[in-house]
This record gives sequence, C-alpha cells and structure tokens, in this order.
Amino acid sequence: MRAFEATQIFFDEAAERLKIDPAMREALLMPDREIQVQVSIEMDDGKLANFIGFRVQHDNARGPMKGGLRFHPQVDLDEVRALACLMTWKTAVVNLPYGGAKGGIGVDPSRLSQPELQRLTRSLADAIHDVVGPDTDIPAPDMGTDFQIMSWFRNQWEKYHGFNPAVITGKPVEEYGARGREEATGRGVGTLTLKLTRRLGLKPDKAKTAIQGFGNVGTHAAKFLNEAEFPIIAVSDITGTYYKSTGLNIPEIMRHKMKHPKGLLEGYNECEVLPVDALLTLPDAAVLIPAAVGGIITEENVDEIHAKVIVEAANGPIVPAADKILNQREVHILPDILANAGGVTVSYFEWVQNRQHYRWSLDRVRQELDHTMNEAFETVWETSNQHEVSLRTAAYMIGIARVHRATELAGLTG
Ligand SMILES: NC(=O)C1=CN([C@@H]2O[C@H](COP(=O)(O)OP(=O)(O)OC[C@H]3O[C@@H](n4cnc5c(N)ncnc54)[C@H](OP(=O)(O)O)[C@@H]3O)[C@@H](O)[C@H]2O)C=CC1
Ligand SMILES: O=C(O)CCC(=O)C(=O)O
Repeated sequence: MRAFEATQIFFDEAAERLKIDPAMREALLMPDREIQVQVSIEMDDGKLANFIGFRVQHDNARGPMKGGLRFHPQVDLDEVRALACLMTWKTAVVNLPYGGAKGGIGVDPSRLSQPELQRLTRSLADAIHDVVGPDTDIPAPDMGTDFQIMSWFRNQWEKYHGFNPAVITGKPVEEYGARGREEATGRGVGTLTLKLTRRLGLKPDKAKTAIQGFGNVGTHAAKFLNEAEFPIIAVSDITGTYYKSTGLNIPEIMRHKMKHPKGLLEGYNECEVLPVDALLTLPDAAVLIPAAVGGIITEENVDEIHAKVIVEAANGPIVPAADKILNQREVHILPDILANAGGVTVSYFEWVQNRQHYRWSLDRVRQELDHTMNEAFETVWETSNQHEVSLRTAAYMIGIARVHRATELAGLTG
C-alpha cells in the first residue's frame, strides 16, 4: 500500500466519526499544491548528476505551512504527499498556528561528499525559493537532513529575498537556531512514553524498550528514556540491531556512534548483534519505538510483534491493516501526529524567536515543549475515552476538527 493511501484510511475513520460530508473531506484531504523540480548538480568528479525534488503544500487554513525536508532514496511524490498531510493534522493536534507541508529529494545523502550535499541543497533552494517563505511555507529538518543543510538552504534563499532567518527552522544554534530544537523530537517522544507507560501502570525499570533507528530522533529518545531509567534493550541502524537483555549502556553506545566516521553503530561489540529487522520482534521488549522509516509494521510481521506499547517516533511506521490487528490485541499505540510533534513544536518556538529577534533559554524551551506535549496528550487521551476510539483516531479527530473549523471560518463551508 502506498503511503498516502494509508494516511487516507486513518483520515477517513476520524472524518466519518466527525460526520464531515464527502465534498469537505475531499477538500481537507487534497493537497493545496504539489511541486516537482529537477535538481541537477556537478559531482566532485566533474560528472553531472540529476535528482528529483518535491515540495507538497498540503493545507494553510490554520497558518503558514510547515514541515521538514527529507533526503532519502525512497522519497517520491506519494511519500511526500502523505508526510505533508500528516503535518497538517500534527500541527493542529498540538495547536500550533500552522498548516502542513513536506519536501525532499530522492537521494542517499551518505553517498555524497559535503561539497556535493551543499550544491544539492542550494540547487533545491534555487528551485523552490519562490514558493517558501516565513509567512507561506517554512521547511525544517527530517530524515537525512540536519542543521548544516538548513543553514545552506537559508543562505541560498536569502540571496533572492534578503535577510530573514524565519524562512527555515532547525538552524545551527549560533545562527538563529533555537536551543533545544535538535533534541526536541526525541525529548517529546521520551516525555510521552513516560507519561503513557505511567498511565498504564508500567514502571520505567520494568519497561524494556527497543528503539529502531539511531539518528536524531532515536538517539535523543534513548538518552531521555535512559535517564528516566527505562532499560533500553535494543537500538538499530542500517548496520544491524544491537541487543542486550539487561539494558544497553546508552552513553557508551552514543560515544561509539560519535567516533564512527559515518556515525554508525557498526563495530559496537559490547552486546549481541542481530539482523536489522530483529529489533521489531524481540520477545522481551515491552515498549517499541520505531524512529526510522515508514511502513515497517505490516500484515507480514504484525503477529510477531510482542510489545504492549508502541510509540511512533517515525512518521507512518504502522500500515492500517497492522494497526487494526494491534488495536484488536489492545496494544497501546501513541500515534505519530502526537508522539513526534515535539520537533515541529520547537521549530515553532524558533520561528517565534526569529521574528521577535529574541532568544529563549534552553530551560524555557524545554518547559514550554513539555507543557505543549502534555496538554496535547491529555486532550487526545480524553477524546479517546469519551468516544471509545484508539489514540490514533482521537488524535486525527482533534486535528481534523480544528482544520475543518478554520476552513469553515475562512468561508469554505460544507
Ligand atoms: N528530525 C525530526 O525533527 C523529526 C523526525 N521525524 C521522523 O523520525 C524518523 C527519523 O528521523 P531522524 O531521526 O530525523 O532521521 P535521521 O536521518 O537522523 O536518522 C534515521 C535513522 O534511521 C536509521 N534507519 C534507516 N532505515 C532503517 C531501517 N530500515 N532499520 C533501522 N534503522 C534504519 C538510520 O540508519 P543509518 O544512519 O545507518 O542510515 C538512522 O540511524 C523519520 O520518520 C522522521 O520523519 C518526525 C518528526 C520530526
Ligand atoms: O520541525 C518542523 O517544522 C517539521 C518536522 C517534521 O518534518 C515532522 O514533524 O515530521
């Protein structure tokens, strides 16, 4: 199943409960604008390389559109469309004054040198600079992109439009970035994992946890949960699953990753090394945190998943058919549009600071992030109980209802 179709299934279930009529549903679901661009660069060896870039602007009823840029080989229009749509409900669930967008390039960034990556980013900015801006559509980091890429993008955009750091978030802290943006998604995931497990009566020291993906989100979630005394029994990246039934030494494994020339877990041998996909089906993991790509829990592997709690740090990790089975088995799933909203929340704080030419302390960022995440969690939890629906359907209902209301207030009724 394609990614957008999966998103649509989750959308339909909530829209049905909200009794939104078919024409309005279509208006809410259909992206406002989809842009596909050619991104060609000269490689270090002098050869020409061609890539395809995308920006999908899904909805702006609640404010400027917001969403990351992904550099990954699987990026295509369907995936970006699905991710843009998720951003619309996500910004609404945490009540930010934004709509949703997403962009990316179908490329494996690990195969490019830094100068090639810089040329690629600047070329993307050349191609889409006129459709993004601080009041229209504000990009940010996602898989395969980081603060350096945000900095190149901003610099290139400003060549056309002049100084305005609020055009992009996730920038380096010393160049108008927000303190705490880098850790924000993982911190939000950690905060809500702690909250949900407590609510379910699962003590941290009994909540053996497995985290798939050890990039920005996975590492910060691991750090937070390790400090909260969760035994992190497994982490993974594309080189394998690193497993220890009594709990990994997270600070040590993070030092290993920092020292590895490509930032990988490869070569860490203070634990068992299993195949990449083994992480998902570990019999002793009570909590599973997918923090890598989408569509990894499917009808094929769902029966082998033993976790009682799944926290979707990644966007779209569970396909609808598997979601249904997990719900029937009463597995508690904290959905992506709530679980990983910490990143876009601190992106909002960055944008606010840029516009006010003012800097917040890390303590203030953390405090306001924790407050936003806790408040959104409580609203979703209450809606889930009130309507006797899953946390995912509850989160979609809240997000869709808010966007629907803004659409109606703007004059589009139905
Ligand atoms: N960055 C952010 O602020 C936000 C990110 N997200 C979502 O979180 C997820 C991760 O993003 P982020 O941490 O930024 O991305 P990164 O690029 O920083 O890290 C991705 C990690 O996933 C690993 N990985 C990729 N494929 C697999 C696989 N099949 N099995 C195991 N590991 C794999 C990568 O391994 P390797 O390094 O070996 O390639 C890497 O460790 C994405 O779904 C993203 O959309 C959501 C909200 C905000
Ligand atoms: O920080 C942002 O603006 C967006 C992050 C993002 O792409 C996401 O939440 O999936």
